[in-house]
Amino acid sequence: MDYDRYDRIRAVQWQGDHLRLLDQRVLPQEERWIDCASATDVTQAIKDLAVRGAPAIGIAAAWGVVLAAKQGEPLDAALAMLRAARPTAVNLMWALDRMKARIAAGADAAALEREAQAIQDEDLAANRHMGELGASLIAPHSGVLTHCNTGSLATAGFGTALGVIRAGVANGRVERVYAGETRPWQQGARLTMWELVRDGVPAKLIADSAAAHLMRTGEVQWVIVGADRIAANGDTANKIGTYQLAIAARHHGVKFMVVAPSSTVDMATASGEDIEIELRDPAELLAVAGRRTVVDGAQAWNPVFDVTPASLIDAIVTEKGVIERPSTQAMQAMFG
Ligand SMILES: CSC[C@H](O)[C@@H](O)C(=O)COP(=O)(O)O
Repeated sequence: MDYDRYDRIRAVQWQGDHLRLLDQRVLPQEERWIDCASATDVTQAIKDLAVRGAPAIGIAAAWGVVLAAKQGEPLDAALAMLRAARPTAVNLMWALDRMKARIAAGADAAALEREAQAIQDEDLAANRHMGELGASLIAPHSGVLTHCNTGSLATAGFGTALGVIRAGVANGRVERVYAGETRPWQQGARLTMWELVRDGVPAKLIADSAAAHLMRTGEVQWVIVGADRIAANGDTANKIGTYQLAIAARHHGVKFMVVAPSSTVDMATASGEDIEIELRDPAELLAVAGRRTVVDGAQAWNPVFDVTPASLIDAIVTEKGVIERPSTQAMQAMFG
């Protein structure tokens, strides 16, 4: 596959003594880079969503540990601070546990740098492999709907669900691409559309509330999404709105695919019931682009993830392989 055409964005860049992040809060209006010089800077960037997407925040956190090591900061404190930055995406904890194991084994700053680079490189390789695995499930001339942003911005590069879509477009299986806006933070409208337009992939944005109607038209055969945490029974936490897409997909006979690296699989969490769902500031709902749109005095509830039960998922694609109709047994066989 011609990866170069579809794989040009690197949003997390290690510079030897600091971490450069493409600031996702201001895309697509502005391509602004921010420099993180410490673990505290990286923690703040994760909390503020300057860097976001489950694999990308794990990678950024690993580099945060490297910065702490280079500056002689207490590493336990840096690990704890980074771990608390966001609760739902398990890639964050997974990457920090990997760094912690290297620290426990006596790694110095140079060895930690190599570990962070390995985490980043492995994610890119996983995405490319998942792209091919996922695309092979899609029949030629299909239409797909995706949610949130799961592309190069959310990962080391290429993307998870968006990687499957890129591979599917490249090999001619995917003919129509739709992206939901993903209210309230607009990852689909602001970020996924930016990536697809840069790639020259003809894609259409839809309002989140247009999804069931789109499925009814017969234009899409697959909903393809990423994941922030996949429990041991296959229940999957992903961006808020994913669950209702899965329900609508089942009703319309549209297939539902989850694409994530194995670093998103959390075999220590038995089911979706046990996944902590991040609640963010209601202000994200009460304003659009920083401008208040709701009457003063109104309140809001802003959970930013939901859990799709395994029973609504047709395929979970990781770099280790594909699980169709996920179950605890199938998950255990692949990840146990
Ligand atoms: C490949 S990232 C995993 C998810 O699918 C992702 O899109 C997502 O939900 C990220 O949430 P975010 O709140 O933007 O960090």
